[in-house]
Amino acid sequence: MTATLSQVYSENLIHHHHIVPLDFNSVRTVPDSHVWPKSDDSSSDHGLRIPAIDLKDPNAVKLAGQACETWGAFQVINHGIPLNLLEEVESETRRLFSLPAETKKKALRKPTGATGYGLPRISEFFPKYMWHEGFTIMGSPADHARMLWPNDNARFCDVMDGYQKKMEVVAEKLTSLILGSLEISGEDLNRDVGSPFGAALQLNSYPPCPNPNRAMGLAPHTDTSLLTILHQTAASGLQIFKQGAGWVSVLPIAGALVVNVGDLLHILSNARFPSVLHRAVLNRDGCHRLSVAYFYGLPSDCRVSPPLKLLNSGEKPKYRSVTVKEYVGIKSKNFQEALSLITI
Ligand SMILES: O=C(O)CCC(=O)C(=O)O
Ligand SMILES: [Fe+2]
Repeated sequence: MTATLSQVYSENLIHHHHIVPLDFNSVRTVPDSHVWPKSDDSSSDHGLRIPAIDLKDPNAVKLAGQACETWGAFQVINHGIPLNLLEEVESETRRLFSLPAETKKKALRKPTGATGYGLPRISEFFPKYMWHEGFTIMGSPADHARMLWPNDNARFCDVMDGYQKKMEVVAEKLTSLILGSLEISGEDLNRDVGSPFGAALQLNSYPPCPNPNRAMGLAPHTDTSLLTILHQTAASGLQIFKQGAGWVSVLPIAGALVVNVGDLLHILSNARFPSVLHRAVLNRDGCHRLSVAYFYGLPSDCRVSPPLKLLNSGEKPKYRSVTVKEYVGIKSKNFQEALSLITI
C-alpha cells in the first residue's frame, strides 16, 4: 500500500528544539537566538512584479507556461475559490494563532510527526530561529484541533476540510494548465489512480516583531511540491528570487492566490520551470501576517522524471528518476542540495 505523505515525513526525525516556537507575546526585544545577519539584498526591489493570470483568459495556458518559465511563479485570479471561504480560512487561522502559547503547545508536532503546531521543518538547516509559527494539516485536522479546542473545534475542522477539497480542484486545474503548456497531460505522470496524491495545508503565522529588520520570517527555500498555492493576507512579506534581479516582493492582490513551481515540477519539466527560491520577510507595519500554503504533490510511490514526450526532440534528462518518497528523504536530509544530488 502507498505510504501517505504524513508517513513519509514521519521517517525524518526532527529534534525537539527545532519544533517549539518562542512565546512571541512574552518578548519585548528580539532574542539573540532569533537575530539574523542583515542581508544587503533585503530591500532590492526594482518594481518588478510576477504576472497575474486570469484563469478565464483564453490564453491562460500560454501565459501560465511563460510565467512558470520566466518566474517560477504567478498570481491567479478567477480561480473559483469564493472570497468568503478565503476569509473564513483566514479568520480560523487567526483564531488558532491567537491562542495562548501553552494551549498551542498542546498540539505540538511530534519529533516523528508531520502535522500539528511548531517551527517550520526547514528550521534545522539554519543557525538562527525564524520569527514564525506554523500548523501543518494533512487530511483531517481533527486530532490536533481537539487538543486546542476540546469543545469548540467543529468550525475549524469544517473550514479546513472544505478548503482542502476546493484547493484540490484548483490544483488539478492549474496542473493541467501548466502541463498543457508543455503539451503533456496529467496522464503522462506515472500516478496510479486511487493512491493518495500527497497534499498538505500549512498555516503560517508571523507575529508582530519588535525589530522586523533583524529577524527572518521564513528563510529562503524551495518547496518540495509539484505546485504550491498560497493565500496571503493583506500584509506583504513574500519575496521570490529572480536571477539577475534579486528579491522581488509579491504584493498581495485581494482574492488572488499565488502559485509557485515546486521541486517535483522542476524535475518533471526537465528544469524548464524553475523551482523558485522564496522567503517571507517580516512585515514592517507591525501587522500579524498570516499565510496559508497548499502544497500539491504526487503519490509517494510515483516515479518522477521528465515524460518521454518532452524529451522527443533529443533533449537529455537532467535528473535521474526518483520516487516522491525517495526525493522527500533526500530533501529532508540535504535541503537545498537535493536537486543537485539527483542531477545526471
Ligand atoms: O508566508 C509566505 O508568504 C510563504 C510561505 C511559504 O513559503 C511556505 O509555507 O512554504
Ligand atoms: Fe514555501
